[in-house]
Amino acid sequence: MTNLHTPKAVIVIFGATGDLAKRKLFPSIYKLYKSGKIGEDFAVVGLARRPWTNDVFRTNVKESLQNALSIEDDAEEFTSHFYYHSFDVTQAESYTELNGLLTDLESTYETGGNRIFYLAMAPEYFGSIAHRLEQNGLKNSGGWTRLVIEKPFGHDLKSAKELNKEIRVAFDEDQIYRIDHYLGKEMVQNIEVIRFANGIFEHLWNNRSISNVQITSSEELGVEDRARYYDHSGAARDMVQNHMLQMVALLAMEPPIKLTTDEIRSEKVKALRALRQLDPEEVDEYFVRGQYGKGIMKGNEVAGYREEAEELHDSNTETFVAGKVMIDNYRWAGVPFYIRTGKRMAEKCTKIVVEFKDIPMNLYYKEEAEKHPNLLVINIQPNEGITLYLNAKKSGMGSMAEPIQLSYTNNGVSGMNTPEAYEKLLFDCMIGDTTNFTHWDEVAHSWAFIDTILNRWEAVKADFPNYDSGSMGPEAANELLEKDGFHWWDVEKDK
Ligand SMILES: NC(=O)C1=CN([C@@H]2O[C@H](COP(=O)(O)OP(=O)(O)OC[C@H]3O[C@@H](n4cnc5c(N)ncnc54)[C@H](OP(=O)(O)O)[C@@H]3O)[C@@H](O)[C@H]2O)C=CC1
Ligand SMILES: O=C1O[C@H](COP(=O)(O)O)[C@@H](O)[C@H](O)[C@H]1O
Repeated sequence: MTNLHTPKAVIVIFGATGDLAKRKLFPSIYKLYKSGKIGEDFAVVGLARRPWTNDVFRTNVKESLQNALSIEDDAEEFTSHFYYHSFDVTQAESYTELNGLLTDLESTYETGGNRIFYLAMAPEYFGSIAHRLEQNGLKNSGGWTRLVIEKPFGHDLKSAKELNKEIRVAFDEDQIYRIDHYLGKEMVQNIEVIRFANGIFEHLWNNRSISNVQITSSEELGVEDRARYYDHSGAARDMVQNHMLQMVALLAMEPPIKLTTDEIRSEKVKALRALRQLDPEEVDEYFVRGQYGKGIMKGNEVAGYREEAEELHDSNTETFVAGKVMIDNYRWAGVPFYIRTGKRMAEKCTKIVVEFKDIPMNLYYKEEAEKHPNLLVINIQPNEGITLYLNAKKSGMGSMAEPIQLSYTNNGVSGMNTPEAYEKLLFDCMIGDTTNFTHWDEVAHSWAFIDTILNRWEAVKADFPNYDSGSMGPEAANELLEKDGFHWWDVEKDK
């Protein structure tokens, strides 16, 4: 069913035989198709070096849908929109041929010259692909052209600046869509709404009422088959520079004056600018790194990071980071934002806990009993929802209190929501909405913050492994909070 308001475009996927395309992009495009968000006037061109035909590519796309979703009898119809072009991004002549193919498809599918170039490839190619697209006239299609870039955006601030410069020669900032898939997650998008649509929270959302904020994104998976990428990256670059700091920015930003892309971004940038830059000698006081050793996960013994691949046997790469992030502005002075992320942890769970300050005297708990502070828990995944922890009277005689929970579960979305996140972001890109993509200024501030930590860690070898697979990370991550008088709240998915 084609509807006049559905966006139309040719989506060109660089790296279409890879893991990301198969696991996330194809299922997301299918869901957009099924929900009628895109109609029949679209085509997908998959590019990679291996010599596949359209048929092999379409079979691969169907398999990816079968793995990720339950597909219906329209799979044939859907995959008929997919075309494969064997392509080496380093060869200049490939681009001229590609332009010819795109022009033909534009006339078949009447997509008006709208083109999305989605770079689902290793980042070392990003700059040269952008340049060649420009040089070979692929942007002169008579419609809009947009460049979607996967993470990592650079390896540090210096390389990120170089990459940005290369891309900006060919594309304007408003044509560049830097994906951070956490910004497509339902409950991450909900942070702003929970904060700014509820007077009861917004009035308390400051250092007068909040004692600390905790953001945990724990994973059960280990490095899997990504050793080559991951060992050059580590958890700080892979998760903290982007996803974790984006969540910090959304929690800390001031209310935007309007819900426009520029206003929201400008508030996020201000929050990131206020991150306390650490001196190298302060890094160990604020940040903890870890690497998983062997351990037991769901009753099975699993290998340590260094045993996962030959090239990792003496690796000094961190698979875990915990840190205390301070935001030096009027609203947040003195409130630590603790972040924690790692691989091979006890449970797959992303959760934000906002801990409110205790009242000065609590008459309703026995002296020896632990008082329960008010907590606002935002469950990002796998369950989605919010829980507010309050204290209420214990039923029966007396006036003692006990903690109770008010919970809201978002039943609309089930299971892990990554494909859902990509689906939303891909659609945003098709309609030209860059709000949930990261602007260069956000990337630059995040790298500036992370660089100091990484430089320190590169200079001092760690004593790894220092946490067991299946645990919640090294003991030092607990001590980080204990020395401030706090502790990590449980992140079990059902709490
Ligand atoms: N996988 C994931 O879950 C995530 C990935 N990302 C990012 O997405 C990007 C892609 O990751 P992923 O899919 O895992 O990587 P893969 O290694 O699985 O895929 C790489 C793709 O690039 C193609 N390729 C490599 N060299 C060339 C070349 N010279 N010319 C044309 N094609 C080439 C490969 O195909 P062929 O060999 O046939 O040429 C393959 O299709 C990376 O930037 C990664 O950091 C980000 C978040 C999550
Ligand atoms: O970007 C990345 O994110 C995933 C975690 O994403 P999630 O949506 O499953 O929480 C992580 O496994 C990967 O290492 C990293 O590159």
